[in-house]
Amino acid sequence: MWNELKTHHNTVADRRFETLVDASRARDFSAQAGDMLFDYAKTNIDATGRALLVKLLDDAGVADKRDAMFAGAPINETEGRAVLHTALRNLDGGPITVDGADVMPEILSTLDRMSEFATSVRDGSFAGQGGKITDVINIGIGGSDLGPAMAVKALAPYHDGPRCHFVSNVDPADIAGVLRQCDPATTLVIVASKTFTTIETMTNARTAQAWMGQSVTDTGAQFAALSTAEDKTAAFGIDPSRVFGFEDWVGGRYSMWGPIGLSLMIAVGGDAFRAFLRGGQAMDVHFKSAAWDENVPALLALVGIWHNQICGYSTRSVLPYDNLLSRLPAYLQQLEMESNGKGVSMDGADLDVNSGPVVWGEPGTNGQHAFYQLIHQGTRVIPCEFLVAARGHEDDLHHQHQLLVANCLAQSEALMRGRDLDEARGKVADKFEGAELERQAKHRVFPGNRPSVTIAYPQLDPFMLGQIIALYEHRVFVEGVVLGINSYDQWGVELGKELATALQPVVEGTQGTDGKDGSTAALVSFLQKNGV
Ligand SMILES: O=P(O)(O)OC[C@H]1O[C@H](O)[C@H](O)[C@@H](O)[C@@H]1O
Repeated sequence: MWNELKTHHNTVADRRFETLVDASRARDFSAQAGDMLFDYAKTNIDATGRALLVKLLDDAGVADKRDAMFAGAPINETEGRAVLHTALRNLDGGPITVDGADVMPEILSTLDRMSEFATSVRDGSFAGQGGKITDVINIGIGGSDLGPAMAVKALAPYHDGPRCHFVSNVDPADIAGVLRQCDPATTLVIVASKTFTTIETMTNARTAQAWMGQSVTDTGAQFAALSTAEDKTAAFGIDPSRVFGFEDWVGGRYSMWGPIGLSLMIAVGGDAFRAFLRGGQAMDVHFKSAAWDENVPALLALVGIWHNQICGYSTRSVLPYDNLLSRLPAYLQQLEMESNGKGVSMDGADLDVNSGPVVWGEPGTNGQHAFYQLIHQGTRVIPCEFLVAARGHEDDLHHQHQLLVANCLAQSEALMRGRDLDEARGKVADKFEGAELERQAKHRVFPGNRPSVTIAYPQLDPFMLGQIIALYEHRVFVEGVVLGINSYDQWGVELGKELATALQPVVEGTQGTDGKDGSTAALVSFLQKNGV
């Protein structure tokens, strides 16, 4: 199928797809999931290409694997685990069985405990030693940080709880900057770590503990923990009543739907958090039931596969024209690149296609004044993914929102249309002539024919955020199955961690640099001379 797709690509690669984009293509090359519209008309995919891409899904058995995932089968084969983050948002679904036991009662009771705790923090019935909680600090990294940090920002208009801070980096500048803004007597510290062993998180947690201990009598009373390792949370001194557990079949980067979302729940309240879960659940229903050529997560994945594996465009830019989603690109970098950045297939063979693409981006319109130059005129083609809401939350500034939307639409139009030499000449014909006119005009040419997709929705409310995040999760799943990789492990982060542990005494000077390569030894020596 890869060869057929590549052959087909050769026949369409030079075609200007702009010429195809009429009203019927806009209809045929778009799909809806609930209130969300996914438009992929501004790409070089035609009906034949789409049919071949859909065939990839059938060849890879995506439907069976999808059903196996939702049913709790151990599809994370390298770790022998189920992949069941979808169970965390299965609010009114039926039982889900892992190893013969229904996991739903435990999930729903943990959700209720989270709601009770979040409510008590919000209404002051759980208070700090100096009064009502004013600040919540979530200490976590990777999946224990990026999801809730992104979502707390995204749902800022719904935020009516205490201030939320996120500390992730082991760089002391991170935690010190946050602690300076908080009063220990009215701060709740949430230690979020699936494993409760991650060195950055545990180091920051101990720093927060020492900070708390200097000011309040009961150091542990204002700590909560989110983890699968309840023995370790107890050893850290956190009362089991404030420990919210989850199982190892929830991957870190898929975990914001459960206890790892506690900071979000405290920020926006239990009802809004449940609306977020319902949005995710609605996308699950769509993913399970829509035909592939109407299935938004599947289509988003297939467009990505077309661009990365077939066209050879190795990066993809995610550009939310929704400032509330400013952390979405960072969140997606972990979700997508940690999931599908693998070079070995499930059965241990080298991958014979590219792994998932490099994902990057910034909110529009900011990016327009920074890196869009390269997107429009650089020699590499960068497929763009725009996200845009019909309405913002600042009703009295709606005219600004309309300007934002116009910018979003203008960018996808500009990428598609470009500007040819004739048109460029016309732009400067009154200023230059002869060879200088040619030279100046050339700099103003836009190649165009550059693909983009647009995800449009009415407004970024909790339900829509849930739909968007679940959409991307399923996008990753589909891409992973088609590439034949395990999207749910992350062995590629291990080596650096091991070497960092070994280097710590070298940096501290209690061990020499013997056995280290020349570059590392020279860097250690430079940093030591300069006071590390
Ligand atoms: O939640 P934790 O166990 O502390 O893990 C935090 C993060 O660290 C790891 O290195 C993984 O690469 C991530 O997938 C994970 O989200």
